Amino acid sequence: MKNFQQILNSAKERGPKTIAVAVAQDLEVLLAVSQAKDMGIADAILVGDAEQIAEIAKAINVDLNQYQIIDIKDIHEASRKAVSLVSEGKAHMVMKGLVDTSVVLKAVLDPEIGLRAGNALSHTAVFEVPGYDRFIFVTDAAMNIAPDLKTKKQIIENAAQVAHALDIELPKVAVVCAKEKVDPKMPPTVDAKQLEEMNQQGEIAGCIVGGPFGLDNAVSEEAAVHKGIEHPVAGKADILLVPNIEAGNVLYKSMVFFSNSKNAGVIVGAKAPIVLTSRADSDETKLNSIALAVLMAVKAGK
Ligand SMILES: CCCC(=O)OP(=O)(O)O
Repeated sequence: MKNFQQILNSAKERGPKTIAVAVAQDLEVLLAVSQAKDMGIADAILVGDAEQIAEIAKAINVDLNQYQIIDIKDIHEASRKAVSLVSEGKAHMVMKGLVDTSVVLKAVLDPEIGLRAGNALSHTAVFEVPGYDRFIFVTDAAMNIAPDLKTKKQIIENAAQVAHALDIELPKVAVVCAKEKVDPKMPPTVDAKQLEEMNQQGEIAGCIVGGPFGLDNAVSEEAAVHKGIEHPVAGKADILLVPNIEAGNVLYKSMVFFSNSKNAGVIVGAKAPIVLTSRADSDETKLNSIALAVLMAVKAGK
């Protein structure tokens, strides 16, 4: 798949799945959920402040009779309830509503009700960028603060899983740093080379990993040629692994606010996909993310 229209079409064919929305009292969230419902992509259980949900739904003409609503005003409790619905098998995926990422993730990671599967959880964002003939994946913009080498390996594997769900069989992963040469004073460049070697030795499968790359020579073949970089990933990267959450979050929000990209985001590595965008993202982004999570759930056989 190469664009969100294809993802939406495919999710329509393979859905619907049920989403448990944590803190659902948000206009963009309710718009996205109702569009997903109308398109046959997903049904939803809305967890949050029922009065506020009703007020917003009225303003945007969303018929709430189609949804189960669970009235919980406290955002921590609402997040825990949404996660429990998935672990109890009553919903297939969680969606972050009007709540801090850290609050939802705390519920997801709770050993009693949580969805942790064993490996690291990580965020993968998918961008459809005008002028590019492929999706660009960015990881991790939302969850892992300063991942070590082992966690970076798992973040790559998680992002590759998202690419596989979109029928990209052997995604090219660029480990993005501030320069394209290994420099012991810049530890992310050392990790990048190690990740490339781990991939060559078969320790990271299902993708081709290269690094270190600068962002320019990861995504632009012209820039790679200009700098004399020859590598199967150079200029052709699908997945951009960034060194830390600051780089990831700034790259994510730069693409959202400075370009005409379309995007989606999910947390991967848990027992079920978690739809996770910025609170400030549009209803279109939230709908794209629901569709992406549906494809992830289908791929995992959920
Ligand atoms: C994927 C971005 C996560 C994020 O930054 O969320 P908020 O903007 O809601 O904090």
